[in-house]
Amino acid sequence: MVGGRISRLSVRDVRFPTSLGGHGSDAMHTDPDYSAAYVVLETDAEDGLRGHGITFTLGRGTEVVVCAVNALAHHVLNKDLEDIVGDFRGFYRQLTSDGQLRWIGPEKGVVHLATAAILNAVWDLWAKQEGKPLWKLLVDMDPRTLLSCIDFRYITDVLTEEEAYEILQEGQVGKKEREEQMLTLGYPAYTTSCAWLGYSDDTLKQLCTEALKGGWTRFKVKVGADLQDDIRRCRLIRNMIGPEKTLMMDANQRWDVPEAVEWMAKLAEFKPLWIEEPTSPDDILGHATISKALIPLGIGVATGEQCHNRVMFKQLLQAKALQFLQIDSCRLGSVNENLSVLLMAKKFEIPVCPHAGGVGLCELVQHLILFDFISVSASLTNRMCEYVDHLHEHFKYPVTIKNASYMLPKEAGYSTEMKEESIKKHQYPDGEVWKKLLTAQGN
Ligand SMILES: C[C@H](O)[C@@H](O)CC(=O)C(=O)O
Ligand SMILES: [Mg+2]
Repeated sequence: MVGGRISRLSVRDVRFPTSLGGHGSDAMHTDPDYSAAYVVLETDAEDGLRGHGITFTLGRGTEVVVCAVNALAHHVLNKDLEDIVGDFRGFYRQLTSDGQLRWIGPEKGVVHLATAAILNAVWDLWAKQEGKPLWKLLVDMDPRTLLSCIDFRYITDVLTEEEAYEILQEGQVGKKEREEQMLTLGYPAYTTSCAWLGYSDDTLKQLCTEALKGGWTRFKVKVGADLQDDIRRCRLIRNMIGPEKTLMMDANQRWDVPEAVEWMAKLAEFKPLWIEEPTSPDDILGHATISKALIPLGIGVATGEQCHNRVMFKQLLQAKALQFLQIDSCRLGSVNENLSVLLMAKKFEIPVCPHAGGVGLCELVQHLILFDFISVSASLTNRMCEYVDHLHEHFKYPVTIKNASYMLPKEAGYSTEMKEESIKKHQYPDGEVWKKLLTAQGN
């Protein structure tokens, strides 16, 4: 089924001026322009299929990721897709171990974001050639083949390939029923769209009212910049949603460790399920300290959207530093590395609640969490996938939300393809949208 030689890789810098409306804003990223380095792979197979991959960025710096994609392109050009996916672990390692580029990673930062963009496109192409949505490609894959996509280097001290195989074998039991359950009910979601930090109280109230009407029962609010503001906003949202619905808080790395504990003690009255990214994403022991201190308050720690790689996740799990694990489809090295993290989370019995605050992240990560439920975790306890209500109209196959749940994507691929018209308009700096904005700003 799989065929064709990769004959062309193109990458574009696509930006949406979300900062103008405060969409996506938080205590550290006050003016994000949701953006993507957008990769398209073409092959010489005469099936007309192309692979689309994105990695999420915040505006400035997307041009750097674009450069990194171009620097990695030689690894994929002129390769047969069959050879790539036939030894996906080897190919993954080739990309992440480039003897020179590795120096500016390794497996982190810009080169890793670029790796994700390329590999997301490869997975999209593979799923399209198989005629399946990505989640289904993964769910139907024989466990040994699935494991052959994962690089276990650096994690065998906590998860060997054999242990991973046993997890996947266990996951075969009841798989069909769980797939049917997802088909009917979808995967539970929570919304972050009501309470970005840059939104006024009036906007927050209006969006929260609409979300409640739309059946949402789980909400995330941004905190961390000003305690009095946080108290006011959390009170407002808790009063609106009532005591039974779920509230999460997200500080986006704003605090020192003791500050995080003190601040959260003051917000505990609003009964958050978790505090997300309370401190530096690299501070594993700091997260462990915060987790321990917040247990008596009934607040968990969530993190992962800026966790560079599987090694960091391994240590977060080993150190009991998180109670909710947030995979990100573009931060890690695509599906391959996310699979290893899902399997480690299963071993440590930590629920996975993916990050999706960004352009395209909902579209991508829905596939991973569906696979997780159907083939790995087999549980919905304490699990939900983030949803943000922005920019879906730019995708050819946008997510479908019903009753606050992600419905199964049915089209073949990884749902990564953007509409050409949207790309043309939002390409930076020459697209119509940016030409106007830059001219208005006198640039
Ligand atoms: C800058 C992004 O919008 C970030 O605030 C997203 C995030 O933290 C989340 O969705 O969680
Ligand atoms: Mg977050």
